Amino acid sequence: MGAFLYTIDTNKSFIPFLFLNFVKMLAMIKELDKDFSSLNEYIRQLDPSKIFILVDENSHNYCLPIMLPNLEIEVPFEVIEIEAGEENKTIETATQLWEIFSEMEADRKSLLINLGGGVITDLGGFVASTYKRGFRFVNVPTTLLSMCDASIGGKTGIDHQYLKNIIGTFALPEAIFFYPKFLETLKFEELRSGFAEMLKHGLIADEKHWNDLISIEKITPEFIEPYIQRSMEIKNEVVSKDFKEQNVRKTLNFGHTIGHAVESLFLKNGNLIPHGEAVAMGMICETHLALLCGLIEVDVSSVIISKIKRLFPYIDISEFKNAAIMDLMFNDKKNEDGNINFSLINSIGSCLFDQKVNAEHIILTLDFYKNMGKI
Ligand SMILES: NC(=O)c1ccc[n+]([C@@H]2O[C@H](COP(=O)([O-])OP(=O)(O)OC[C@H]3O[C@@H](n4cnc5c(N)ncnc54)[C@H](O)[C@@H]3O)[C@@H](O)[C@H]2O)c1
Ligand SMILES: O=C(O)C(=O)C[C@@H](O)[C@H](O)[C@H](O)COP(=O)(O)O
Ligand SMILES: [Zn+2]
Repeated sequence: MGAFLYTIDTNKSFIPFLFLNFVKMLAMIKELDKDFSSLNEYIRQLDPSKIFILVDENSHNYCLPIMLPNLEIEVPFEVIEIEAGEENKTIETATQLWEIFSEMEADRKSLLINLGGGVITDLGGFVASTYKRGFRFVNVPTTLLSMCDASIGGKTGIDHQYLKNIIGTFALPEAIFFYPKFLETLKFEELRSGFAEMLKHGLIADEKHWNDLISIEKITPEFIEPYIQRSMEIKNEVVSKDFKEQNVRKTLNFGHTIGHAVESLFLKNGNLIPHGEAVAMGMICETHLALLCGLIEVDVSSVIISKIKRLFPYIDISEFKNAAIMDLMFNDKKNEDGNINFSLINSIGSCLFDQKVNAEHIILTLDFYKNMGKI
């Protein structure tokens, strides 16, 4: 696998978006040198007073030793490590980080480098965007999921009372640096989790991308790498049109209305599942829901469901009552006026948002998924 480093310079490229020129923004995705010289150059331009590098135990072990020897930092820097895992994307960890910033005298000219998966980029973005009302941060994603999805688009946040990302900000990183070589140490389950978000990108926006992805021989960094950039582009394009999720950005949440509810229940009972597995399960359910709503034909839903089923493990949700799953859906951030708003595909490569669905169809969908486990 080649060692490429890509960057999306969101800060510079975001201004054109305000004038709806997202094509220009896409041109900012470029291939960089493997010696991290572009990151060094970027940091020099930002001229920070102090640098913090946020890692979890795994990005510390596997990724920091690759990045650190290449960094040419002339200002004081601190590495801050947190425990790995979604259960640490909490207000308690955020508080500890704010306290560390305070002890280390972080100021508005400081820079946080988030080196890790989606937990690190979500949490790091959140603490940086709130401390002293915000200082700058750069994302260096180290999982497939964070490369293709979490590091892009400026949604930051933490979970609270087991509700996913319920507290957070919209805050763009100064830049995002992609280094696919980091994927070589990732566990298969984590790679597959990121693959779910890539499939989502195909389903909502690009039939060819979906077809390419479902045709790969196996889920390995080598086979996935050619398609990473397309997923990054889709995410970037959608966010460019609707940063604050007033309309089309809601399509990026396909699979998440049910997926997040189920992920929350597992978070609560301490039996965590990877985010992408919850999204894969959510996409099966929400595809079935689209069928029940008459948005897609049965042949389309069957193809999608069978492909996702083949690639992802079945999530046993039999212990969760439908009412408990639905209750959690009422916390979904896409909801308005007490209604659950779904994002539902109306063909492969196209997605509608703000879809109101009758409660009976949601129950039928959850039963459909529960029954799948009995076959
Ligand atoms: N902000 C967004 O737009 C957005 C989008 C999608 C998902 N998310 C969030 O992202 C999170 C999921 O992200 P994730 O799947 O990256 O989870 P994660 O950050 O927990 O990483 C998964 C596991 O991989 C380990 N890891 C990270 N890099 C590694 C490497 N190079 N080699 C070996 N191990 C490594 C981590 O320590 C962790 O154990 C969820 O909290 C989800 O809600 C946010
Ligand atoms: O960027 C977005 O917008 C997304 O919906 C991407 C999702 O994959 C991601 O899981 C996101 O964090 C979900 O956002 P939320 O607002 O439902 O918490
Ligand atoms: Zn997601």
